[in-house]
Amino acid sequence: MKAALAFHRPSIISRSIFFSSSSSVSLSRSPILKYYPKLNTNNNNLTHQNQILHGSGSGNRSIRIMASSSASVAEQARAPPALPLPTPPVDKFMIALCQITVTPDKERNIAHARSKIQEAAAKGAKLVLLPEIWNSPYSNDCFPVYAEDIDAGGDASPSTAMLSQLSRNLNITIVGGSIPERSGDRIFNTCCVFGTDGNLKAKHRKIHLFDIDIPGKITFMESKTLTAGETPTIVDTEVGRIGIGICYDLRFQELAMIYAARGAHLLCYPGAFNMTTGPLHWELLQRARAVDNQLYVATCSPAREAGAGYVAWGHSTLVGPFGEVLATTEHEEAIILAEIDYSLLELRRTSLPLLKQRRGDLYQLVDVKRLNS
Ligand SMILES: NC(=O)CC(=O)C(=O)O
Repeated sequence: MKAALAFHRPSIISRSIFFSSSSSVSLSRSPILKYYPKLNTNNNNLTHQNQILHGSGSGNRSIRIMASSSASVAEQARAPPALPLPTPPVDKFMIALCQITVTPDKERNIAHARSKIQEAAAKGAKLVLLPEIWNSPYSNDCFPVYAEDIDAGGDASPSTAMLSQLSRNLNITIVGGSIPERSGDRIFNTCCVFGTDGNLKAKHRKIHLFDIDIPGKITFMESKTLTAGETPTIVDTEVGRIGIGICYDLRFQELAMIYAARGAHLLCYPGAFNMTTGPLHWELLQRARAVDNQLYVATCSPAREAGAGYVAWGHSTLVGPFGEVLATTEHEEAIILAEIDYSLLELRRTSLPLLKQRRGDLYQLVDVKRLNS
């Protein structure tokens, strides 16, 4: 494989793979996996042009990737092997993190988010990130009341209708924080990504629900009202390939590693950490995700409301691929504008070639969805 640290120019890469399972499917003879990465964002799954995947099927399989003559030990560390980093559609652009106040008045929240997105775009932002649960107070009592049917759209989802309209009118990409989503009798914590044409490019439902009990400090059980999403979400946008997580998803490094292996340039996490875990973990986790995976990480929190039932930590932040904090803020309402320079990805990965140095003979990350697609 041409080093994954180089930006990908279309080329066909061959790899031999063995699957070992209870049925012991051996793919040693004819199987050539040809990787030519292309994102299919319709179902949020990654697919490959020209991929011939033998022995696919569901169920638990232990996977062993045998080194072909050209495969290095490092490439075995991820199954399937990491995709080369795609050439980003832009080298540099401005991102805006809109740390906004959230009130019990949903109409006001939508109007307020609208004006802050407009302000960010007027200041040059090409990508705008909103906070977790920005149209509703963050509480199990409120989620069912404020939930919208995103798939029905229009009047059934005034929050996402506004995001779609603005992304088209302002010619920007919006990673729309999250809102409670109603789907049948279930409620999800969902982030919608809109492209510059106003189309919904991806929908991420929070995969890891925030169930926490620190006696005397904080107890919150999202699972009382919410259902967990089932799919990692990575999407090609006009400002690069973006992996999406929501708040608690930030704690699970495997998700970020899967996004990195799928060629993400940037990870976006709308989040609402709290006054107990925020000071301890919020920045630490973002910097860890960024430095481990050598990519950009952006987070966006609601502004802090001292009297709210759930008090958000704030501190929306952009971290660079060296784990460096590039821009951040305190807890008040703010628009954080910062430049993302994708040339740094290649620079950092060349200086510190972690991708080449992994020990696939000792450990392995398995991207279950990609392997089974
Ligand atoms: N609110 C969350 O989902 C996560 C959080 O506050 C934490 O992990 O701490």
